[in-house]
Amino acid sequence: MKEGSGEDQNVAPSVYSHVSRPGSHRYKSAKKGLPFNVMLVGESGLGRTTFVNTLCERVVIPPSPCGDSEQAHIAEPMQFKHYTVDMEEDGMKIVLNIIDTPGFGDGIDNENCFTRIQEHIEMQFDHVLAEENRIKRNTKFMDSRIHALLYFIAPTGHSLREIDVELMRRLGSRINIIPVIGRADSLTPRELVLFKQRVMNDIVAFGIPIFNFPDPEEDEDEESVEENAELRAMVPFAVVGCEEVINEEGRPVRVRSYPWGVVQVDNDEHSDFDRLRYVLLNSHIADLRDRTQNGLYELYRTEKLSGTNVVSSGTANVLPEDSAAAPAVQPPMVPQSHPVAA
Ligand SMILES: Nc1nc2c(ncn2[C@@H]2O[C@H](COP(=O)(O)OP(=O)(O)OP(=O)(O)O)[C@@H](O)[C@H]2O)c(=O)[nH]1
Repeated sequence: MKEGSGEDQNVAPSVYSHVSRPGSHRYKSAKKGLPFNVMLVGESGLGRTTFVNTLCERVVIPPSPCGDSEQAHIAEPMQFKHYTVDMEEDGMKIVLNIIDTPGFGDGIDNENCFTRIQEHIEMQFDHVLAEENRIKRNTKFMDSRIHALLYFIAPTGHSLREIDVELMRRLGSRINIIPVIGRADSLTPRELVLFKQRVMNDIVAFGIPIFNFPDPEEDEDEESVEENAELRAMVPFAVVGCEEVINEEGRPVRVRSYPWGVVQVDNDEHSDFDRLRYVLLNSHIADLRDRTQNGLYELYRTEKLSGTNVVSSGTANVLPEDSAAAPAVQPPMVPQSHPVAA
């Protein structure tokens, strides 16, 4: 399903045309564009829509219309909305497939949302599994496995809520979860530091297997090791999104304006947005894809073929390099399959 596409829209010059960081992706040869599938989950009002539009530098998801106030108490069921955007990052084409989940967490009992998201993620694995088992391969097969889930945490300043813990704990062995604090400018810098610590304490205490920027393989350079350590210290990413662009010394700068000043979305001192954008579209796109294919999918495949389902039994496996600190259950030895070309 292709709900929206940014392909034909007028695009202003990218605010990233000047940005260059060390390290880059490994897929420069992908001519048609490297598919990268990202799911966004979080309650309404945490800035998912604005985040996507900021990330893509265009209106991909139109803002939700103001509903009938008399019907406002009726929670709409969660939906899966798909958007496809052609991006170019550091000379490389990326076909960014976004799966948004408006309506998540709006009810009192969100069990149905958890189950549906899990089923949606596993369904994409099932498609690949079925394709691998075909005698004659479909050359046009589209791999729809989801490479990352951005989970939006409310900027409460307190700690994780039950809904956050439950969702991330259930899905961490199926998808690369990257926790983000939405509307992070609602907190002062000091509050943000403390909130990040509390969130990470909860992640450790509840054994939540998030994507934790694991140390790279031995042959990787020191720079990557340092970069990953820096990123680990940054999780959860504090993001700020905006639609306003001002001109500063001839350069477009994206800001949220307040009577007391501006928050610059792409300024590392104001928000982690730019680091997260770079992680997703550049430095870690390969890692997220590789781990989905060779770690998470292989684990699912093993479970499926051996008839075990550790997620629903509540003792989810996590991959060894995961877990902020979870006392990880070691995964079974994973037989190598014949992955479908991504
Ligand atoms: N302060 C602040 N407000 C934000 C930020 N991002 C979005 N907003 C505002 O928060 C409101 C909700 O933003 P959305 O992006 O629509 O949030 P959503 O999570 O997509 O919510 P739904 O559209 O209801 O599903 C809007 O008024 C945005 O302008 C942010 O980073 N900081």
